[in-house]
Amino acid sequence: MAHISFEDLRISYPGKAGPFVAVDGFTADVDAGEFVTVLGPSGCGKSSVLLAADGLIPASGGAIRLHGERVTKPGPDRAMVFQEASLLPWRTVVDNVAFGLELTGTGKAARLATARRFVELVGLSGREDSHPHQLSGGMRQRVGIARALAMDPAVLLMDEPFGALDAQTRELMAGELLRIWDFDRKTVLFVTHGIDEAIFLADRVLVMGGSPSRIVETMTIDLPRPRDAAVRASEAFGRYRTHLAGLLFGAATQAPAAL
Ligand SMILES: Nc1ncnc2c1ncn2[C@@H]1O[C@H](COP(=O)(O)OP(=O)(O)OP(=O)(O)O)[C@@H](O)[C@H]1O
Repeated sequence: MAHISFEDLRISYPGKAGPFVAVDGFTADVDAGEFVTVLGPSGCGKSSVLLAADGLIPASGGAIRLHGERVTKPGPDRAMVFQEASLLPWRTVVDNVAFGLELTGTGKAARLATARRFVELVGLSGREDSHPHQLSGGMRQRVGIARALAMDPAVLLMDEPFGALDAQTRELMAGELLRIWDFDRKTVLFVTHGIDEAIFLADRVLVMGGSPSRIVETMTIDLPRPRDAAVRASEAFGRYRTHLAGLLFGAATQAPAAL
């Protein structure tokens, strides 16, 4: 059984002239431990699909199932990472990471021990007692990722988590994310506008397009892991890039500059 299945998903929003259907007929299965990226032009509904998978917005048609159970609300089996980490400014790094565990009633010693482990995993050892304003954008995102992982969710939902970072840090973070993911290979659904990022991370890329939007192509990324600079520079990577760029610029309803 697929870990997450999207069955003919429709997402609509109320509008002045009646409901606006953003996504329709979105159908996909994601296997346990699979890293799937969702790529598409701005406004095509990538975030909507992710929010619905988290149970934060309802499906207005079709269904999303997690291990066969219909998703109707958020749950501890899923954790979301957004573009901005939204850390609590008055809390230290370790206390931010421990925050979710506090909500689940985990005792203080256990949550601090878990938080420290994940702070180390995301490469922030030595910064446990820093406050968010003392960190770079990339470091803040690492804290956000550690906070999500500390909850030990079965599924990680990531909405452009590196979108606010400069190109170099973004590449670095993609490599870091794969290193972290490799520890226990959670199921990941990762939304991005970035073609290279989508290829570099994924087992499969779901390309969205159309209006209302749906999956216009599913592309299996047959590149070796661990992924590194050599993989990124390979001919095969270049072929995936060329194909996806053609597909996106063809499928985009907006100017390529908006991608
Ligand atoms: N709360 C809302 N109310 C009305 N329309 C919405 C709402 N949220 C999203 N939309 C519309 O739904 C469509 C899909 O939006 P969504 O944010 O899911 O796209 P996206 O692909 O994630 O975009 P981006 O890459 O720019 O973040 C857009 O046309 C957007 O204007």
